[in-house]
Amino acid sequence: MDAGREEGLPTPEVWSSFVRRLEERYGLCEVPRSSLLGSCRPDFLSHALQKRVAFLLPSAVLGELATTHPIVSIASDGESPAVAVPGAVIAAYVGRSLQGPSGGVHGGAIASILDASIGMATNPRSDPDGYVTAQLVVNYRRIVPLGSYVVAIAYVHDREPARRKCYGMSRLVDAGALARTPSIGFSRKPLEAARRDATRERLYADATALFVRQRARRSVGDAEASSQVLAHATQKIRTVRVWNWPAAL
Ligand SMILES: CCCCCCCC/C=C\CCCCCCCC(=O)SCCNC(=O)CCNC(=O)[C@H](O)C(C)(C)COP(=O)(O)OP(=O)(O)OC[C@H]1O[C@@H](n2cnc3c(N)ncnc32)[C@H](O)[C@@H]1OP(=O)(O)O
Repeated sequence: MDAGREEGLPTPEVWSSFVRRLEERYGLCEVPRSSLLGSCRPDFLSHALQKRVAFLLPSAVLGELATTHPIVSIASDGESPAVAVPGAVIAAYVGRSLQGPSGGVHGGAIASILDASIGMATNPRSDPDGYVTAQLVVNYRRIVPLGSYVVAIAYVHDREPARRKCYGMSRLVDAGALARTPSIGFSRKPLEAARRDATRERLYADATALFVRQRARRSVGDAEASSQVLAHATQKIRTVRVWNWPAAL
């Protein structure tokens, strides 16, 4: 079946207005598909998720990259305090092609979204010599109904650079209400609203991960430049303590 014709798949217009709401709510910017970030690697999640997937990073990170790589566009998030901005968010529409044995969304697809979101928070510039997943622990809390809008909100909570380690976490929550809301209404303090609303969001799954920086570094100029950008960009992501993280973790 042509994935694009799946019944109920959001139209591009509905999808893009959903993404704009997420940007405003979490103080992030979508990584443009045509940008350096997006074109560096095969966009495997987009294919798996029928193109209804968005990758969002803090605007401070994208701003930094835009200075060195002007093809990345920026949309400022204005007054949002950087410390409250998640390291990365992946938004996705999960349709029938991702059905698992439970009748809901396949656990592997869920793990993939969570993994990629923590990977982006850890490693905001797609870099083949950067941090890779060494361990991923996923807790599946509820079946994700097919045809849901979901967001994975990822944070880095600890870095041990000397040991090449970085620890992160992500929560996969229902974003259906946000997708359906006609107007946002919290433009003044979007992050406050996000924090408050998080207590009401339906939690589908959460994950913790250890990312380890690969030993081998390329010595060509390109790799050197990209690791400088990475170093700069990651400085911009502050290590945050997560609000409303499940007590069990
Ligand atoms: C997506 C579209 C994007 C669109 C554009 C938007 C922008 C996006 C920007 C960016 C997105 C990025 C998104 C990526 C997300 C996905 C990432 C993946 O799925 S990666 C593939 C799966 N992972 C592998 O294939 C790793 C395979 N494993 C390895 O390569 C090695 O095992 C490695 C590097 C993990 C470790 O090997 P060693 O030999 O280099 O390091 P040693 O010395 O063994 O370990 C270093 C420390 O880490 C601990 N460690 C290593 N592995 C561990 C483990 N499994 N569990 C616990 N600790 C472990 C060790 O105990 C050690 O710690 P002590 O120094 O002793 O404290």
